[in-house]
Amino acid sequence: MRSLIRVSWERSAAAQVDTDNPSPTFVAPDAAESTLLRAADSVLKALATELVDEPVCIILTDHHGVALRRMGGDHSLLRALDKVNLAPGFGYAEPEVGTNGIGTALEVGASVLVHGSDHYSGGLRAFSCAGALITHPTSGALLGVIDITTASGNCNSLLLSFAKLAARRIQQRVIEMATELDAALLAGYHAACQHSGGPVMAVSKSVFMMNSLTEQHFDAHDQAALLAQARDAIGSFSATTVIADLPSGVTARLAYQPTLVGEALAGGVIQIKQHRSIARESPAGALTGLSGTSAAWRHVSQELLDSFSRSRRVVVQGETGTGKMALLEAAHRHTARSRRLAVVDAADDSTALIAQAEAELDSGADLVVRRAHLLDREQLDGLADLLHATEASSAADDDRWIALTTIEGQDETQAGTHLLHFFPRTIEVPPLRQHLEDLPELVRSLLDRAGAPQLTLSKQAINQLMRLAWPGNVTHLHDILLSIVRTRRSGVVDIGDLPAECLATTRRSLSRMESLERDAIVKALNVFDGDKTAAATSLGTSRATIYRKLRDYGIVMPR
Ligand SMILES: Nc1ncnc2c1ncn2[C@@H]1O[C@H](COP(=O)(O)OP(=O)(O)OP(=O)(O)O)[C@@H](O)[C@H]1O
Repeated sequence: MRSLIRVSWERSAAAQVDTDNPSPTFVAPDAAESTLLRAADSVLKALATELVDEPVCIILTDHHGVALRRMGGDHSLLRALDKVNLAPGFGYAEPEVGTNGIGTALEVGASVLVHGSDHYSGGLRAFSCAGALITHPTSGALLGVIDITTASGNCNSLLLSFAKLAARRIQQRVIEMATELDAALLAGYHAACQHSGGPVMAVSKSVFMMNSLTEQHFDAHDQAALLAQARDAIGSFSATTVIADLPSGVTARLAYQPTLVGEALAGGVIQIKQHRSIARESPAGALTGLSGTSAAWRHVSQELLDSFSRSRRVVVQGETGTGKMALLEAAHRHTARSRRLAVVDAADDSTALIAQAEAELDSGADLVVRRAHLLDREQLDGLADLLHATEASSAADDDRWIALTTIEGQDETQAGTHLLHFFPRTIEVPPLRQHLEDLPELVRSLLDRAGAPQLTLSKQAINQLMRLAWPGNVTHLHDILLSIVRTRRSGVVDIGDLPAECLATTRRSLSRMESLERDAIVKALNVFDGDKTAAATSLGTSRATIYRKLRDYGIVMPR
């Protein structure tokens, strides 16, 4: 036996791979279009046309060995591959299925030809496969594996040459694509520079550009802060606007616009506008009763007060749990209104919601219709009629406030299009991830409010919380803190005491199964004091799988 294969068998035995039946796990395919897939698809298509009905299959995997594409092959080969789950979505890493062309190539970091009898698991010996690594031509990062599989009787060294050739073609395509993307980004950047006549930056994973106006307007410290903000936008497919506090005290507004080539993201162009310095205008900072002194938070507070002073009809929009209602309540308190603030909530599922709103307005209260995106058609019609009647009957000096909160863009929702003309102003409340500098203060005030003024979080624990994406925003943070307060009310909460979900920093949203798996891994690692082998054994999985999952879920272990 070749030494490479012998050592691979030793690894397979240590990972307790089944010697008869390979049992690859199914990993839900990542919907995100990757560089690898975009580069590989055209190459594979061309190669596969030559292999239709031939007893040879081409399989593309990611850098974990999870199959992404399978092309070519005749009927009986495809049936045989289905039986061993060598199909898209299944992981063929060596610790899962033992010696094979995909996993062993990944394990040894080189292309390999695995003959039928070389396979560790008996179920794979009917095949021969050649796996060639695909690496990024400029960064050298491992992108995946191209594997050519055939029946074991057909094995010959040409398989490996063919796999290497396919890998080289994919690498070549990566270079071509990068050139197209860079050119598109450059064109977008030049267009923005001409159009805006002001400071502009362009960013992508590999490119950073800044025009001379950016250098003239901002000193080195401010430029570094702008660069940090720009980095956050890298990889984003949607246009966003962020208000940034710069070290010089200037507040800048950064409008990010993605540059796309077809469905591929080339990067993004950021136009920067110097914003008025809110710090100087409202030294008091946030509205009383709320935490947050970041530029973004002070800006939205000020905008809300301005809007009410001008129009008294405002839509407050933002992701779930960002603090829309809290802001409205604080603005109401701040302006010391003599009217009561009444709230009707579309989440309450009340059939009398509109009648309730009408009664509140009749009683002279200010009104918030909360979570208006949940109103059904009939309620929207009722609300539109009510607003219409209120406008018609109210005196010119009627200063009653009416506000809606909603999680979606006004133009995108039924509520938006239906009620748009009643609400001249929309305030956008930033998600927590855009004002994370407020998190320490928020934690303090939410803990106080939860009846735990003696409980504090260590610096490391706060830093870890500041690394999270907070899809549920302040409500999410509140829930996490409540879960901690349920177990203790004083002392210092360290990073290891945070709930499992806070120890993973993956940016993609996890399925229910994935969250359970992540929590089980964190718990096992805690129980075994960070010992990955012991944790793997207790979970009935291999050490290699644990390592892969730690990387996938971005789990950090405190010890
Ligand atoms: N800046 C803040 N300071 C203190 N507490 C806050 C702040 N922002 C939000 N909260 C608290 O976070 C929780 C969620 O806020 P709120 O209910 O206002 O969010 P929302 O955006 O209206 O939620 P939803 O999207 O569910 O309608 C509340 O308990 C609120 O008091």
